[in-house]
Amino acid sequence: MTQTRPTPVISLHDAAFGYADRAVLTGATLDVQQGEVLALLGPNGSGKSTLVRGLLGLNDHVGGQVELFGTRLEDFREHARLGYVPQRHTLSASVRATVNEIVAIGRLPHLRWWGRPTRADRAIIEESLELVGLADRAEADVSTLSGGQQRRVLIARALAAQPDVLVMDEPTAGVDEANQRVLSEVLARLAERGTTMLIVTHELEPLRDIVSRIVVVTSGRVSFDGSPERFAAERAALPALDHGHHHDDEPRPGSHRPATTPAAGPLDPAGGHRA
Ligand SMILES: Nc1ncnc2c1ncn2[C@@H]1O[C@H](COP(=O)(O)OP(=O)(O)OP(=O)(O)O)[C@@H](O)[C@H]1O
Repeated sequence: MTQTRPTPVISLHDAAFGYADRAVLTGATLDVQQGEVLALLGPNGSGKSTLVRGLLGLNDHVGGQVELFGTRLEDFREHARLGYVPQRHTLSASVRATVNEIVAIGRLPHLRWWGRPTRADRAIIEESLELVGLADRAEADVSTLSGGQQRRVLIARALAAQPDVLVMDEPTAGVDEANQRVLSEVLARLAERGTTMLIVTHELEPLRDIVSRIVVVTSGRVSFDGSPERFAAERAALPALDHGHHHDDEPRPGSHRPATTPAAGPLDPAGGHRA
């Protein structure tokens, strides 16, 4: 049966990403359609960040084909269509800026050269803050916010650019449980609005109601790509998700690492995904 599918938002065919001439992630083939919410799982150092950062042009595309919105990555210029919330990033205490000012930065790609936000720009900034539940903190100095709240400011900053895809690297890592819950709600709201999301995460549990597809990267290869239900059913047969090498700033295997248990909590196929 032939079926016309819309142009994928992201299309990889045997793609490789890395640093200079060193390929870290290889042989990746996957299409992401508009509205999909992908969780990218895998052990530390397996290449998840390299994959998403490669899509954003932040490291090198070293092989295969990559297209964004039907345009070859090398020819792609509409960078504002991909919003990015980087990994382990909070706003530096040395920056004196209000929440509003930080979120307004996200609007820059859309401003004219003289750079004054219009009423419409200001409305978008306000709406972005509302979406992350920080409208009442718009005038607060960002350095007075908690790490989890700062993460939400960064999500709002990405949203202010009105991207077609939101790429987030470990949005819920290292924040306390209450903030994690709020972040999950924010992401659920975005999913409801049909925002396409690529979420690198070790924590599937907070995202279980919004993720529509799971991609596992192991040792630089895509080792699983399927629905959360299939992931739950096949998980036992998949390569271990928690035995990668660790970055220097992370606890060694075997040490207590509560906030980043890989893919914590199996998704029970009968147990209420999208309950
Ligand atoms: N800037 C860089 N230059 C060279 N190599 C890098 C760079 N950043 C990451 N790497 C290497 O690429 C490999 C994959 O790292 P990557 O950050 O993509 O893994 P990850 O799956 O996102 O891990 P984590 O879950 O720990 O964030 C690692 O071997 C890492 O050392």
